[in-house]
Amino acid sequence: MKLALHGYGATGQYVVELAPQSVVAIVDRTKSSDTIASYAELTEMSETVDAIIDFSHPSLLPDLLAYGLATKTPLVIATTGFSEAELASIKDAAKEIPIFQSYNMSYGIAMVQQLLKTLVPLAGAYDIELLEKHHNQKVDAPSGTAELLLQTIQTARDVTPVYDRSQTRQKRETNEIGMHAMRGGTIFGEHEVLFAGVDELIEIKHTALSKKVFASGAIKAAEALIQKTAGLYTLETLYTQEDSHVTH
Ligand SMILES: NC(=O)C1=CN([C@@H]2O[C@H](COP(=O)(O)OP(=O)(O)OC[C@H]3O[C@@H](n4cnc5c(N)ncnc54)[C@H](OP(=O)(O)O)[C@@H]3O)[C@@H](O)[C@H]2O)C=CC1
Ligand SMILES: O=C(O)C1=N[C@H](C(=O)O)C[C@H](O)C1
Repeated sequence: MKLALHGYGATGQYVVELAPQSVVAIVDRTKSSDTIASYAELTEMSETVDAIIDFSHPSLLPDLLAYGLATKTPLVIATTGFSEAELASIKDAAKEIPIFQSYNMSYGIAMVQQLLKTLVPLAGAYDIELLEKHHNQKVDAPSGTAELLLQTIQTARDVTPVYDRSQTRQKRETNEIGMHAMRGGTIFGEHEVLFAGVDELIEIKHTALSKKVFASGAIKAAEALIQKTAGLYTLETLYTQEDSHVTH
């Protein structure tokens, strides 16, 4: 498999580290000896790629989609913080090419989603809160994964997210869900869903122990995606049950 990497930052670098033979081109705005500066340069290279892995920035989405559509290249989009309009443009593009878009590349998060689908309908009497922690370089809050888990919870219960309680002078509503973001140090990514009941707590927590889990998840996703026809794939739809070993 021949890959292009878009975004040679803190996470993208691990894609190269884990799959040095597969990555044949790196597109990044900071041009170094390892990288090319634009998709125009990628087009000029004789190299064709089987898929592009994107760990960059939402502002670069138009370039990524334009290249993918023009060359019919499958896209693994890991970048977070997209607007509704940007997500709609990904959905549109997926009518023509295979796209895997997930705010978390770790299969562990797919397992958490399955747990939530079972637990939330059983937990009508519990207050739900969502807490995420990330490193001090992260630019978006709450994290994409927190939004993803919120959506999963909302498939089973009509909860309204509350992003800021700083000026609040009233009790929480039964069906609100507090979205809490903590930033500091080098935390790779923690997501916790708290079910608070009377005299008891249930905590479901996923902790990334390295950025490699995201990079390897993206590489595995590319391997699966290049077998697919056009469409928008998620952690829950890309893999079959038998494929779940892919993260090990
Ligand atoms: N889905 C998932 O599992 C994961 C998603 N992510 C997401 O991937 C993205 C990248 O994360 P991470 O590697 O930690 O971030 P970094 O900031 O370390 O890397 C971002 C890369 O994109 C480049 N870039 C190009 N244009 C811009 C721009 N306008 N603003 C900012 N960066 C730009 C940066 O270049 P330069 O070096 O010149 O700034 C850098 O190479 C984020 O959206 C993050 O949330 C991260 C981990 C896991
Ligand atoms: O920026 C990060 O680092 C991460 N971003 C993703 C997110 O916003 O959820 C995934 C992971 O938690 C790491």
